[in-house]
Amino acid sequence: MAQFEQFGLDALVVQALTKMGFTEATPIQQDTIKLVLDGKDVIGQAQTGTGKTGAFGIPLIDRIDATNPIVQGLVLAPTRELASQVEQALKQFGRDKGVRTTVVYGGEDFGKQIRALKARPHIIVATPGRLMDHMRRKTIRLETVQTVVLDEADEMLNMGFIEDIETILAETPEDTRQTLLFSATMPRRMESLASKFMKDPTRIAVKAKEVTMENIAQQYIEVHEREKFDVLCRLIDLETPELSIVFGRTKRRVDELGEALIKRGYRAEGLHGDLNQAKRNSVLRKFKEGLIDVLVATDVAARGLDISGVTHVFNFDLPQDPESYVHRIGRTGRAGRSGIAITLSTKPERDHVKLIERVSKKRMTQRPKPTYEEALEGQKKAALLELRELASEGGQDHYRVAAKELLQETDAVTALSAALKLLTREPDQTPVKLTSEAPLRSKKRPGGGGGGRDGRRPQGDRRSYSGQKRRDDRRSGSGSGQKRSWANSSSRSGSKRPS
Ligand SMILES: Nc1ncnc2c1ncn2[C@@H]1O[C@H](COP(=O)(O)OP(=O)(O)OP(=O)(O)O)[C@@H](O)[C@H]1O
Ligand SMILES: [Mg+2]
Repeated sequence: MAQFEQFGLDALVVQALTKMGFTEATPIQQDTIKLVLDGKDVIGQAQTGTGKTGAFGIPLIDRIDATNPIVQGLVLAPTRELASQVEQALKQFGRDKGVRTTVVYGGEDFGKQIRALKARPHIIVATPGRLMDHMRRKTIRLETVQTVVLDEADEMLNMGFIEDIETILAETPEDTRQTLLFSATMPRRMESLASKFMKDPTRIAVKAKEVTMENIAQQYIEVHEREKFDVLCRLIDLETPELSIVFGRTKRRVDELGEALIKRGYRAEGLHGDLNQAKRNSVLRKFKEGLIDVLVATDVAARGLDISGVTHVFNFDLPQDPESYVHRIGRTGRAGRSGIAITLSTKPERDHVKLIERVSKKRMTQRPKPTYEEALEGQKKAALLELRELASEGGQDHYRVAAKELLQETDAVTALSAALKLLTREPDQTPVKLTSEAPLRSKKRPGGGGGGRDGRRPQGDRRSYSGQKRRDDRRSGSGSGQKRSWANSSSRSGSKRPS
């Protein structure tokens, strides 16, 4: 890894990075910073969680003339949450240099955004739909933009934003514009976008074999549809994640799963595009703060979100296509940490699992369904760990007399066993009913590597993933204004659920 100084970055940018704990560039940053500083067009592909935001964001900030109060940079992202997160990152990179950034996305008051735009930001981060609205209202003009970044470029194409993006790019200076495309997945269809809008782009790509991260353990369990929920609960009990994300196929599924988990005593909430803005903001904030520890979400949360402390990703339903799988599991195992991704699949979906493995060039390890006993064992272990930690910390003065009295009545092992039983959250078996989902239809995709749009087409009435609906999901929902945590993940052990 290289030090940031060696790129010839502005000292104030290096200073801001140091404050953020960024001392060395990650490999993708090492590969792209110089190119972007030199004004080159770049297509950057690197695995999830490896610092692509910095790879485009750091040189973008460096190139901004902070003394000139015009819009110089534009970053497009597919979801509101991601737009907001990217803007927060850019704000931090540019803080000491005095670079102003703002974010615009749908579902939020225009007035507020217009006021923010009046502060003359140097960089605008946006979701395509709302940016178009601002362009129509002439509250945003793009003729001074030097650099355009498409973060999660392939996803914006999947969502049907291509025409919007063409319109947006047409409003920026064609001759002088620098265009940057970033994503962990670069399906072949990206080429047409690249050849149409980029000037002799430099491609930085990962080897096909390394699309998913080594530090994410990938497992799958074959289940019947009707057992999925019990299996999920047992997995959570057994694995005791710090934070986890459960991906469901549809909004209804996410709603039902969230409610069912709460019924069983988990601190869970759902996130999808039909929730109003305020609700989505609060769900995500609570998850980041550890007030809830299971986030149940549609693919709206699959891309880009960087939440420290996510140790587990559960694919309750299989993703519609392999790219989505890569991004979903990438919500864990970020910035060098390790993570576990567990996928539930039904027998009719076997081909789908194979397809995912073929594209990600990585086999998932099959594991058996966890038993009640294993789930109980997991919870017991967690309770024991807490007890041990507490014992070593001291501070039980108020309890010592009572403990001594107890030991006169009963032997130590019995007393401690009772305390452990009290502390252990025994697996909850409250009956719950989920509407069943049809399995993904098996389909073969020639060649494997591409990830075509067709891969997304839903079957039956699972409309929420079809072109228009999917796009609506992203558009009507996301967005959050809170600061993401750049610090090392804070420990969230301790009480996991309300007792
Ligand atoms: N040079 C660095 N030093 C330390 N931490 C870093 C560095 N670069 C990035 N990070 C941290 O790594 C994490 C992941 O970064 P980022 O969100 O940019 O990943 P990404 O490659 O965009 O992933 P995804 O494909 O999921 O969008 C963030 O928490 C970020 O703060
Ligand atoms: Mg990213």
